[in-house]
Amino acid sequence: MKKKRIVVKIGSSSLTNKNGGLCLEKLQEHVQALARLKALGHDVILISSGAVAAGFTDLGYTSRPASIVGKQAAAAVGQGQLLHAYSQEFKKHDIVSAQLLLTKQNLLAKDLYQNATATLTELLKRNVLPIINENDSVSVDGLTFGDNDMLSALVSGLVQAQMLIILTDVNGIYRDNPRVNPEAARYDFLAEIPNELIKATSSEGSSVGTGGMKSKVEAAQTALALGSQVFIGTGSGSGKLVDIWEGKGDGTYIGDDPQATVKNSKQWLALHSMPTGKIEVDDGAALAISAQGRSLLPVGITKIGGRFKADDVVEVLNPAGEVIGKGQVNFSSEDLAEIKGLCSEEARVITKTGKRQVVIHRDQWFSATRKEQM
Ligand SMILES: Nc1ncnc2c1ncn2[C@@H]1O[C@H](COP(=O)(O)OP(=O)(O)O)[C@@H](O)[C@H]1O
Ligand SMILES: N[C@@H](CCC(=O)OP(=O)(O)O)C(=O)O
Repeated sequence: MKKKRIVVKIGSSSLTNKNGGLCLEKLQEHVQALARLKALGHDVILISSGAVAAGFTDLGYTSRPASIVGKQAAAAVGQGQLLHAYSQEFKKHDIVSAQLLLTKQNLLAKDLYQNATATLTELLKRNVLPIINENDSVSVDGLTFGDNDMLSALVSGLVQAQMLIILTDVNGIYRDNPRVNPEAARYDFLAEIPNELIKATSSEGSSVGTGGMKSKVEAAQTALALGSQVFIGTGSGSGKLVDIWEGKGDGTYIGDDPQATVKNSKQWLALHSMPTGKIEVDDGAALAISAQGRSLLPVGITKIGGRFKADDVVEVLNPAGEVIGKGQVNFSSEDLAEIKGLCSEEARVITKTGKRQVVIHRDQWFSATRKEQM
């Protein structure tokens, strides 16, 4: 049997008691289920919420804080307790666990993204079970994952997981919020997540969760595009994750098996990198890079916007001003200004290099308009 990678996301709603605090019995059951899944011989990565839930009482709050600063302080108190509980429980199953706290900023730069990937890969190689959460206490407003659903999808892509299992307090995606409309029917299987479904799904969640079903459906769309099959639902007992993995889970399965994976460098470009400038191209260049899989050459460039360095990421726009993709540039904005619109021969004279004058190589390009790429 070939070893597979499985990412399991456990939301606050599946880790808490009636008062919103951390429920140790639930955590113990999850660990038993994770241990049984890992015993099948697969790599298992856990994305766990629960830091705020674990910390708010010791901080003096009577209920889960609503303010950002309150949540950040509660997470600072609770994350240590959460990880202590997990590592103690995993030890009982002879599993070494590790903590990774991520923020969006940790993945913005390519070297940081590669570093996180390398650390995760090394942990998995050494048979460790990584436990990931957002680093809530230092996350900056506007640059947070917000809920752990999207974080779990991004991690699934990063480790090229076969399956992302999102455990929550409801047994799947319903056509309407089942708390509001108990008659709503469930989707047992979805081949894909259309944008209309995301729009139609409510972000109303449990009293402790963030994002409701909407953020899960959005995360499922991303994970699917990155090559992971997805399950959203619930379960009980130590066999629940093995059951889900074997297709017998109580919830919604999304995507057929197996999905085409996306290279990590493309994932970084598409989902993490922050463009620092813009390049406008003519129709011929737009067609070449977005539909014909070619690299971008100086001759097709009509306009340069912003200041950027070589290796920065820029947005590329067509003559109508629409963003057609993002790419890592080989020239700074100053150098590019000197060769824009020139054919390669002319550009070579100016840059005084013998090399082909490629502005964005097709391997460093992500097309926003070619669906099959993502
Ligand atoms: N269409 C829907 N199908 C299923 N659940 C939904 C739907 N719309 C909203 N929900 C709500 O989403 C909640 C789960 O989201 P959330 O509380 O954020 O969980 P978690 O803490 O596990 O991330 C469910 O309790 C349910 O009330
Ligand atoms: N990172 C936060 C969890 C954020 C959140 O509420 O996520 P979720 O319960 O997955 O919707 C924590 O550890 O408490």
